[in-house]
Amino acid sequence: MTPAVSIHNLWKRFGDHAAVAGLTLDLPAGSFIGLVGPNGAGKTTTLSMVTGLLRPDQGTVLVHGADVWTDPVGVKARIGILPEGLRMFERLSGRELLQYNGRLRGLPGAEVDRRAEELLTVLDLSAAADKLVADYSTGMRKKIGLAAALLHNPDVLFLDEPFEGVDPVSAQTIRGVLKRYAASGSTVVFSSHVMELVEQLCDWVAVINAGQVIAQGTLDSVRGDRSLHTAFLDLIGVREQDEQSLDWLGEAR
Ligand SMILES: Nc1ncnc2c1ncn2[C@@H]1O[C@H](COP(=O)(O)OP(=O)(O)OP(=O)(O)O)[C@@H](O)[C@H]1O
Repeated sequence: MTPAVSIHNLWKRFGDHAAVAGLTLDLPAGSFIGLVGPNGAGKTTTLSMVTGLLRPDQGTVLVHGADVWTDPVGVKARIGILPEGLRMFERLSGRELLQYNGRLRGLPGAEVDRRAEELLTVLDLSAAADKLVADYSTGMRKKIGLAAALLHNPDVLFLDEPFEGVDPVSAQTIRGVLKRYAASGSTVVFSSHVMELVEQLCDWVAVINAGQVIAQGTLDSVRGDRSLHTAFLDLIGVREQDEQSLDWLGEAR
């Protein structure tokens, strides 16, 4: 079976530092995939290169067999992205943003309107549909970003920290939409620090550390008989804190 995403020997250096250092990974199609790793592991840099937002120094990325850098238009038609930082057209309303995205994707106007209204309803954004995106809260921004990423019904959806700064109610809504999307046989790839969430949602996991993959496979094969949280700490090798350090903290002033 062709993997949904095939990453081979990917490299990105910033000055002397290799943020991504020969990363190789095949992501199975039709899976709900979690990318986990400590701060600075290279998850965002990897996702940026995989989605065509950042040019790699070296390596190849194929999405359903098409090369991200030699066939960018073909690949971008098949993927949806919710990037970190969420740069959006702030002076458009949520509804206008979806309409604009849909037209850019080449969808007929009536179809864009139909899909946009459905997404606004399901993501609980109907009441805010005519408000400017600039005035949206963090959770609302994630939800409108997700709607924009799903509008053209992509084969693979990439999400960088989709639940960061999102309240439990919005998180539940986002989870429901992602589960429904994944149940249709599409592929979801998302990065997160929240192991419990990855355990709940994902059937396949890759652990990234220092720009490389240190574990990958089904959720059960990566965590074994431990929780994913414990497996993650074991894999990363958490450093014990020096007893002497911070000895002033909490002392009588
Ligand atoms: N534009 C940049 N210029 C210089 N260094 C960068 C740049 N982008 C990322 N880095 C560095 O590359 C490394 C990987 O960063 P990246 O954001 O990919 O990690 P991450 O796994 O997404 O981290 P986090 O979980 O904290 O979001 C870090 O050391 C970071 O400082």
